Amino acid sequence: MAPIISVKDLTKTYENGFEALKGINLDIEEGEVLALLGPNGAGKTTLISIICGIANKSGGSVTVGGHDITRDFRKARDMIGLVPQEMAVEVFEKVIDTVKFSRGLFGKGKDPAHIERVLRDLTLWDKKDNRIRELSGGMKRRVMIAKALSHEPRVLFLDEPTAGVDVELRKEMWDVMRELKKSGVTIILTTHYIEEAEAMADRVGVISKGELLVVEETDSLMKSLGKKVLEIELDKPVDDVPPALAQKGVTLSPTGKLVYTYDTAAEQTGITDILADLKKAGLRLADLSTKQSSLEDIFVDLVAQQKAEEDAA
Ligand SMILES: Nc1ncnc2c1ncn2[C@@H]1O[C@H](COP(=O)(O)OP(=O)(O)OP(=O)(O)O)[C@@H](O)[C@H]1O
Repeated sequence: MAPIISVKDLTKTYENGFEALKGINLDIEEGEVLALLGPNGAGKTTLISIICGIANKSGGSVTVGGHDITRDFRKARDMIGLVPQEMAVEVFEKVIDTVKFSRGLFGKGKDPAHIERVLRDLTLWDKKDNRIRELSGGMKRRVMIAKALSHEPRVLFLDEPTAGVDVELRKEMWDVMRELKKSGVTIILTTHYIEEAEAMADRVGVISKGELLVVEETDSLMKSLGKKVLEIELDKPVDDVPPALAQKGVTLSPTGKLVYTYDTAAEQTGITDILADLKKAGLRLADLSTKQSSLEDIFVDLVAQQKAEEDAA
């Protein structure tokens, strides 16, 4: 099946000369949930703004449902719903009116049954006559989604849907996205949170400095990213790592702790062996801690890996 969105060699240079996208290639399949993961300033918003027709591209091409976003803008845009990062709602307006208005902006005829379905799916039907300022933060976010779905798009973009919200509301938004996926809509979300990508996405794309470093099935990406660091504090610091431990990749930190990086997805982490080797070497533990490699570490790894591959080629 042809991809619902196809991005080819897409570049964006802002007027001040800043190169925000450096040749992005990406195909998005109908019905999938794709998470675009990346640090601040990576180019995520720029990418989705171009696909949604809010920003102009500098080079390359984008099609949505086979329609070129430049030549066939109207048709391409009609297929897309966008939930932007910032709340853009008229607080004095009634929920149902603002959703109907959004549909009207796309030149679509009235369809009360569709509006009702969208509001019911988002559990907003009871609130349809409330003014937006009377709603909770979670409900306001759902109104934004209802507006984006008002004209029956086949693709929904969510730009950082859970930035700055508490854990409970994040989970609520995840449930909403899962329900939307069931209805067959293709979802592209941007996020800083690995857990969000892991919980929601069929595939994850990692963007850094305007480049798409990798696009992969979430499970396999998490396997390659899922590293943890074990730090072992000894009751008496050592000058050298005992050979049996050094062989297993244990190193010494500047503060005299033994450090071991392991793959959380591996069948065996090797930690049991390391603890046994410590005992054999006559070393005693004072403390143990583990930490998950951060998003930043992962990007560093990915960039280093990419560079090594380029050098080898
Ligand atoms: N209008 C503009 N003019 C010049 N540079 C811009 C403009 N808009 C964005 N940029 C720059 O382009 C880069 C990518 O920005 P973008 O907003 O796409 O990143 P992002 O990945 O969405 O980041 P965040 O996670 O912080 O939202 C940033 O360095 C940003 O400063």
